[in-house]
Amino acid sequence: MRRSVDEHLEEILGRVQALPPFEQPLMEALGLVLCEDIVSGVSLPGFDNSAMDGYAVQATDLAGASQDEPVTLPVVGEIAAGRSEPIVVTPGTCVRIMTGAPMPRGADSVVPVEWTDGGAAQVRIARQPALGASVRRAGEDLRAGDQVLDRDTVLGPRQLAVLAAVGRARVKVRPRPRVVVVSTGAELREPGTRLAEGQIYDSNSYTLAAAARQAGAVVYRVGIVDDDPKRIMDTLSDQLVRADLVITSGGVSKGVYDVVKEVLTKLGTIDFPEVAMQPGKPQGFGVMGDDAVPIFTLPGNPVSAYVSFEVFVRPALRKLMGRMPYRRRPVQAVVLDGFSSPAGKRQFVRAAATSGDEGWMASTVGGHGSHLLGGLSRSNALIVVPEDVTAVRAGEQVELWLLDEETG
Ligand SMILES: Nc1nc2c(c(=O)[nH]1)N[C@H]1C(S)=C(S)[C@@H](COP(=O)(O)OP(=O)(O)OC[C@H]3O[C@@H](n4cnc5c(N)ncnc54)[C@H](O)[C@@H]3O)O[C@H]1N2
Ligand code: MOO
Repeated sequence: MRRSVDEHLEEILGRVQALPPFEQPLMEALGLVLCEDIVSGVSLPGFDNSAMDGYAVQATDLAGASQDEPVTLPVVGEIAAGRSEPIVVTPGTCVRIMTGAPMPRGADSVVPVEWTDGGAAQVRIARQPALGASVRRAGEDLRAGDQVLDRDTVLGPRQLAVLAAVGRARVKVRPRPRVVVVSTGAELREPGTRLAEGQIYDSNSYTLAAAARQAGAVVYRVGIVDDDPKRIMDTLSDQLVRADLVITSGGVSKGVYDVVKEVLTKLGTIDFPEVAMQPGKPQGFGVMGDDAVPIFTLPGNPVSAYVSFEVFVRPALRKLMGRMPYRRRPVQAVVLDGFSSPAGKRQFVRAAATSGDEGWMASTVGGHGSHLLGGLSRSNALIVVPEDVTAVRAGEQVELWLLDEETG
């Protein structure tokens, strides 16, 4: 089966559904999509309070006060933030007050301490405040019954601020998808161990686990399973209970030991198309188990696995989390070096991109080989070359995906 990139992605997004909403404590909700409108149960501020450290007064008592003719008032009490004192400011008196403290009855304005001699028993005030000066009114920020956040908002620090301020401890959000990452291949060993002849370290499970976590998932990096069909099936079956999505790498091309494709084809719920792209031609996608958990079987070549994640898995994760847009938004860039591109395939070229006065510029890094991790590690972008383009010349405009951008 052959498919275009767009056909394969459409198939994937058609089968992946957003996760059901779940109530989470505020800090767990950071970066997640809100699934309810938030109506405030309280007003903010909740009570009239002082915007300054100073003295709560009746403004008319200070008519004409100046440096040359200051007015002296007796200080009849003190109110700190968090306190509620039954003090009343009667005409001709004042109360020492701190920022955030409730306004005492009778007072209509606050004089900042800088306008005074800072007295404790009595205070000399050298300026007249405008009526209502330095008083923050109850409800001037928002009122009980106001809708403060709309559903589908992505919760960041500023949104958590208002949720906490109105007293919400938990909110309904789309949860982080739980993603299981498995590497297959008899040649693979865990970094930090000794390699025998012909063996290599497993890098894909780190790449894919890290990329999934960066996309917002909770990741279980299961690590390496060799090319034994039963062990692959057993591992996947065991892992399904804790997975909203499974990613494997390796074993999906045409080798004698490419058993992932072989064992999973038998389930009948997973397709193994050849997708018209480079890198990343051999793909697998479908569902597994009673809960129809989506599974991606990505090609083993390290760059192919990473690019496949970017092209197919990341949009699926975003759909699970209800985060629009699902696909990366490309930016336009000028390419600084030319290269060729295979006819009929969409090519994803590793690039180092910088932005300057003239917009984005990109240079290719490393070669095209799907095993070249050195170049991948120095890249921060992919140039996306359409299927019908066979050559890109230096100075041309290209579409660029910025890989370190949070959204889009
Ligand atoms: N006769 C053909 N051979 C190949 C074809 C083809 O069409 N006909 N396609 C090539 C392409 S394109 C790709 S991509 C790869 C995909 O291969 P598999 O998915 O079967 O992956 P493996 O054979 O298991 O491994 C390929 C390569 O990647 C290395 N690898 C695998 N897993 C890891 C890992 N976790 N960490 C680091 N490196 C890994 C592995 O050692 C191999 O070198 O097939 C081509 N062949
Ligand atoms: O499709 Mo493979 O991913 O070109 O190396």
